[in-house]
Amino acid sequence: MAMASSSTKAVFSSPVTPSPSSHPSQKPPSLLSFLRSTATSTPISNIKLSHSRSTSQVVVNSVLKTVTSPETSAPNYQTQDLKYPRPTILVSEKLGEAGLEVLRSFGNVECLYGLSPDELCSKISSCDALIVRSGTKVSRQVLEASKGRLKVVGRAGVGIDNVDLQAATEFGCLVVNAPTANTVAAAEHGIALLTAMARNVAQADASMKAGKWLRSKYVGVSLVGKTLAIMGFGKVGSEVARRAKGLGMHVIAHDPYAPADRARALGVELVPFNQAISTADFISLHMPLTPATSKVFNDETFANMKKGVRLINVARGGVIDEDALVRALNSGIVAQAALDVFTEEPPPADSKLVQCENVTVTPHLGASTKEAQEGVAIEIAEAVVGALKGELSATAVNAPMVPPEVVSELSPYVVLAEKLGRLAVQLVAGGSGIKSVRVVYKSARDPDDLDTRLLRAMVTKGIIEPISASFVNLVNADFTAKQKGLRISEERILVDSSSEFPVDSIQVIISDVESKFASALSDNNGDISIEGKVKFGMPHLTRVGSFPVDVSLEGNLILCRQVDQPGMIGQVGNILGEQNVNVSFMSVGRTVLRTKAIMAIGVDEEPDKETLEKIGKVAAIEEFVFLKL
Ligand SMILES: NC(=O)C1=CN([C@@H]2O[C@H](COP(=O)(O)OP(=O)(O)OC[C@H]3O[C@@H](n4cnc5c(N)ncnc54)[C@H](O)[C@@H]3O)[C@@H](O)[C@H]2O)C=CC1
Ligand SMILES: O=C(O)C(=O)COP(=O)(O)O
Repeated sequence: MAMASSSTKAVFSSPVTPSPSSHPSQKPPSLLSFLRSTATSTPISNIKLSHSRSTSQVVVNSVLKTVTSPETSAPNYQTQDLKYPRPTILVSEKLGEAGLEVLRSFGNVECLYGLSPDELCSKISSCDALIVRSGTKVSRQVLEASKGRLKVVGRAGVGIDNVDLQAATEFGCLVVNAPTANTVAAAEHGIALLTAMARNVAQADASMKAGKWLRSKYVGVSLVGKTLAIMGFGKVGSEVARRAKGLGMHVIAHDPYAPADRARALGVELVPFNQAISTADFISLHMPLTPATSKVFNDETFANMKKGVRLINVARGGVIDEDALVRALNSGIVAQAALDVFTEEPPPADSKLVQCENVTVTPHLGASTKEAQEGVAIEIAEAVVGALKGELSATAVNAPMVPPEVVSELSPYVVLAEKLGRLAVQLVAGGSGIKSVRVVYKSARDPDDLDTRLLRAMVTKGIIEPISASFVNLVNADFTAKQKGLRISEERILVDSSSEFPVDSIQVIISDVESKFASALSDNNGDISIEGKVKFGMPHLTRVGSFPVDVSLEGNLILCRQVDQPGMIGQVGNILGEQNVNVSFMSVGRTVLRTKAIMAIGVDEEPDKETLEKIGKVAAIEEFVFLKL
């Protein structure tokens, strides 16, 4: 077969001609479609999404399975199992009614409060989402026990220290929280504890109820003019600062990550840790519990505090070494403490800390106002429903928060990225031993205007899923790659084309492997290299090794390298036709006229072994490979 130029030429047209208007404004695949398992056999979640090519719409279906039907453009999910027509959402702690209403409008809601860890583990495999507050431990065991069905954990509040984020990420389970609705409640509780402690309100109340009248015992301290150190100048810390300023306190703060201008705007000075704790009369804790903040208040740090300091904790009990606090209270370094949170909740009945006369305690009530609980319930219910529907979550804790407009414009490229990954890995001889993958994006966009995390995740998914039992999604892509010793690096090449589209082309390069299709190796260094573009909203393969091709990535693909001579298309087309294998697309690319060419043939059906052998026996065909998309 000879062609007029060295460029590629589509010689068979696709049975469905994509409309130019479909590019690039297809309805975006949802976040869940990026999050979703696409393992080919086991349905993971009962709500998944399909993309109908005819309407280019995201459709919420029940359990779906990846198939490679030519009827739809990828990602291509069809209803697999209608066993779970609505998702099951387990609510394991008390949640406001308004939030429950939102959940009930979308799924089957089961409110089971006070489950033991074992009960939770046995229940969880029938749940798609779990909503918790601070009292439920979402441990690795819980995630394991879900057997892949649990897709979203919603934390109805801020602190996610009760959720094993690492395990959730490994299992590809999205974690969302409700970070704003209880801020004011927590700040108000902090102020309530501060003022109550300073004036011995709780102790005086208890003594009166015991029939005493102890006016001189409960002389308090004034707040005005005193220095308050806010440890953790985030949402709650800032609100406490604002209120404390209103009480006439001098407020300083320590927070390694807080922007100085936010502090300045509130008239708060940001200071180093030691300065904060050594100069403050009152210290109020508002940092999250993390490995870095665990027991950060200990014997050593108490020793650096001003003698007679007063401590308020509405953050997390674990940031304090509670035994050290008891010692500091006994020695008088800490004059008083007011605590809403404890390392163990509820604390043991014989807790020395709780029993201390100069300690005021509340049972984790920071978020417990009617208003906050209503707000948190709605905030988390909407986040969970949104995640189950596949919408982007603005409060995702363990996945990149990608703005909807970015998802929208990247959607066809996301499909392309996964297909290229799938193709590239199938070109590796033996399909394994891959250590290093480079993804090269050609784009006219400034690097700051192109968020490639979704694309990288989908290339990773495309590479890993065909060769392992893992399922990969946006949550666990980087983790899974790392775990498999696969290094995915990215490169950007600025091209002089229209910046209207985010990406001009995506190239996937697998280094240091043998290929079962030698022509896929690039000329210069022998790496497997394929490149694709989005054309009219559809993913196209545009280069294999050093051969330009142009084939729509749908169905299955046969790549042949042959002597570039007339009649090749007819011969192969006939062989396929005899077996009733429908060709959807064909393209020939060559490097040197009448020498070597690559023929890329898109086929709707999977040809049987004999048909493929017949193709291999065509005299001019030097090598060929059959690839599933
Ligand atoms: N008692 C209760 O019922 C409630 C407790 N909380 C807890 O309060 C804490 C803060 O909540 P938000 O202000 O909403 O969170 P946030 O994320 O807005 O603020 C936390 C701040 O702590 C800072 N931080 C992180 N590491 C730090 C360190 N080593 N030293 C100092 N600062 C550090 C962060 O930079 C951030 O600015 C969380 O632990 C949360 O769980 C929140 C609401 C209710
Ligand atoms: O939002 C938080 O971090 C809280 O600590 C509130 O906890 P809760 O939801 O009341 O168990």
